[in-house]
Amino acid sequence: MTSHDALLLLSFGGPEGPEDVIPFLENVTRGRNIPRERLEKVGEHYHLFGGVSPINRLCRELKAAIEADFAAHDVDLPVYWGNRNWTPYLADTVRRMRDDGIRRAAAFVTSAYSGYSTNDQYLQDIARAREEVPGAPEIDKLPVYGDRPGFLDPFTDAAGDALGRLPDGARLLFTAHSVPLSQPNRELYVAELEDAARTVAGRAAPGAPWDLVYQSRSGPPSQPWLEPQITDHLEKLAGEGVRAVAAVPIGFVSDHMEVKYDLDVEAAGRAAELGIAFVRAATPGSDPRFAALPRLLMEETK
Ligand SMILES: CC1=C(CCC(=O)O)c2cc3nc(cc4[nH]c(cc5[nH]c(cc1n2)c(C)c5CCC(=O)O)c(CCC(=O)O)c4C)C(CCC(=O)O)=C3C
Ligand SMILES: [Fe+2]
Repeated sequence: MTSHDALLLLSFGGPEGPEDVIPFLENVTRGRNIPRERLEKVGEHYHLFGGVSPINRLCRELKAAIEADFAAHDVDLPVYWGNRNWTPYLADTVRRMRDDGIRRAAAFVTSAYSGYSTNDQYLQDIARAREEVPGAPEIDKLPVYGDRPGFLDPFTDAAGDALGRLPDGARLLFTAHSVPLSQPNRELYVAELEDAARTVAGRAAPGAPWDLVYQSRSGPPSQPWLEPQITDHLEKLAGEGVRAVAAVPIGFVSDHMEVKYDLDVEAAGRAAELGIAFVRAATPGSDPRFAALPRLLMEETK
């Protein structure tokens, strides 16, 4: 069915306790132009949650869901998990794969789109980890999947569910991580986000207005990033008389810190101040339809 002998789940990583927060942030921002104040602020977001990011638990759950999908479809391949910024570090996982005799793995990344942060940087992570490990297996990153039913169907259900909890006429706001305008392949990232949002909006609320907005900006103020920011956009909508918003985190695959803080605390808090009813739609997480994607993509890329 596939020429691959393993699946590698590749993710971002996150801290698992208060003492991890600063070293994690140093890993993420090494060599990047992030102001010190921004780092301190983001550290506080993690400390609000006991210094624990949900992302590693979510990866363990997704890995278990992928294993269940493999088992249900007679796919007898091991599933490994490695991160860019925290344990289990990708290079350690690649070393373990080599020691287990893996020759050629497919990599499923917890990021759905093209673009530097969402695709190219993960390719660099793979190349770097393989350089560190003599005799490393080949690793083929599976294609981006922001246009696939396994990703979009759970969001469509979630958007419908969120709208169902709000009064009629609520605005659908699709939200994604902002990136610097100068970032390579930013146009591809935006075009794929727009397509995904249009598809979900057309199914969950045919004919209704929707917007694509951005969150979690972190560079210096002098550097232009994708806009509008969700909080600014909520203000504009309030001025136009919009009283209810369903926020769909179309740029993310699970409820990690960008969702739990930047949306559920920050954007929800701003909406409350503005008198806007705010419901945040669920992410795919370990939905079985999403967990089937690695198998379906592997079947296509033999
Ligand atoms: C497009 C994109 C995604 C989506 C694709 C994907 O999922 O990969 C994403 C995901 C994530 N970003 C995450 C965390 C952070 N990102 C940062 C910084 C940055 N992100 C950027 C972009 C993205 N980021 C960029 C352009 C920067 C500036 C520095 C740089 O160019 O690298 C910083 C530094 C502090 C700050 O500035 O916020 C942190 C802590 C976590 C973990 C959350 C958790 O712990 O639960 C996740 C899933
Ligand atoms: Fe990020």
